[in-house]
Amino acid sequence: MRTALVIGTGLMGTSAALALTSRGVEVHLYDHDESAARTAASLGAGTAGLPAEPVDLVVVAVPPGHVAATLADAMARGLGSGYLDVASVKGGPRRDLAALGCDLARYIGTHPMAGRERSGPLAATADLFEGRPWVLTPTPETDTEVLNLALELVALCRAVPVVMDADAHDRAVALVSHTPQLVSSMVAARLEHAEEAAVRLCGQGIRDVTRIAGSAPGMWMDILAANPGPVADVLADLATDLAETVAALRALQSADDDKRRGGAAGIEDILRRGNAGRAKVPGKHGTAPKAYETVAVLIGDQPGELARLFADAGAAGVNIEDVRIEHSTGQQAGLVDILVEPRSAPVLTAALRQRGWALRQ
Ligand SMILES: NC(=O)c1ccc[n+]([C@@H]2O[C@H](COP(=O)([O-])OP(=O)(O)OC[C@H]3O[C@@H](n4cnc5c(N)ncnc54)[C@H](O)[C@@H]3O)[C@@H](O)[C@H]2O)c1
Ligand SMILES: O=C(O)C(=O)C[C@]1(C(=O)O)C=C[C@@H](O)C=C1
Repeated sequence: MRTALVIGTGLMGTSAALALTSRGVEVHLYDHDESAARTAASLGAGTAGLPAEPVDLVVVAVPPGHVAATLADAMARGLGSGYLDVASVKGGPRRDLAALGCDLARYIGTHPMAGRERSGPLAATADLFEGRPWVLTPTPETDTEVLNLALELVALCRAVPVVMDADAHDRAVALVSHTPQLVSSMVAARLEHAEEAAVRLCGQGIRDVTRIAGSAPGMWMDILAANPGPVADVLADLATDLAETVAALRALQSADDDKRRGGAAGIEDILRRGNAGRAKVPGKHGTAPKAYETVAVLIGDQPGELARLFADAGAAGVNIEDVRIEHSTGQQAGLVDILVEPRSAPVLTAALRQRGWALRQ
């Protein structure tokens, strides 16, 4: 691929454009909000404005509800040789495009499973897609050249291609992305009118569960409106679990021993099923889930502390697999959980102790 046009230069479009530009592709940037395209260009993502000649690949990164019309317009103007979108829902946009009478051979629906709770070009990063699954939904109609262009885009962004049927994709993301967003929002919504004394106790657990509750409502309204059925199906199953859990907790309050035993069994069942489901979540770079060990280090809240800690881990020859940071409320300190391979944990613990770090058991 020599040239590309990115339409919609927000988080996704600008991140893809940054990756393509850094690998030598000439990228043009268009957004109906001119300032978004100019901002993306100023970040080094490409040149603002439509190309004078048709490009190899047009990447449409606008909200799901605008995808079909944007693609149809780009195709009618002959802006490129192949066309794809990156929207979080795949069945609807494809059907809308067909209804608009577009040439489906030149189009492939795609969805990078990477993102964050922030929008706009300023949140973009060139490495957003690295090691992440990127779903491609070719059909027998898809031109091989277009599929190859999509595969090249995925490779240039260093993501991992996954081929799926569009409707199967929509059911899958209802389970692993769209319902979790709603549940995160619902848990966070409980805090809106909570007492300050309760909110002050927030620890890492609620931070983990509510990170994506900070996402832009506009984008998620668009995603959920494009996939309501599959999301409602998953939420209905969750509602059954919720009702059973409430009943089990009520039974735990009972004076009757049998009822209390039944309640305890119900609670234990959901906790164990949760363990089993969590163990299925893939590890980094999409590998099979792996059990790491945690070395917990207390650090001072001052410049250079994290860098010094990581340098000491590096000097001990230990590869850090993952990191979590918990800021202790009301203290100028933080707790850093360093996740390492089990065989590296004793090596790291000894090395950090020797260098004077305060470790927490
Ligand atoms: N944010 C995520 O985590 C994530 C992850 C994977 C896929 N996606 C999908 O990527 C797409 C873009 O999401 P985002 O997070 O980059 O959103 P964003 O709000 O950061 O950017 C969207 C951009 O599209 C522009 N735009 C809207 N309508 C347009 C139109 N008709 N013509 C030209 N530009 C238009 C907006 O001005 C905005 O700059 C969505 O379809 C979303 O479902 C998002
Ligand atoms: O990590 C996050 O912030 C995300 O929510 C990213 C996430 C996801 O659910 O995994 C959200 C929506 C997209 O369509 C793809 C990725």
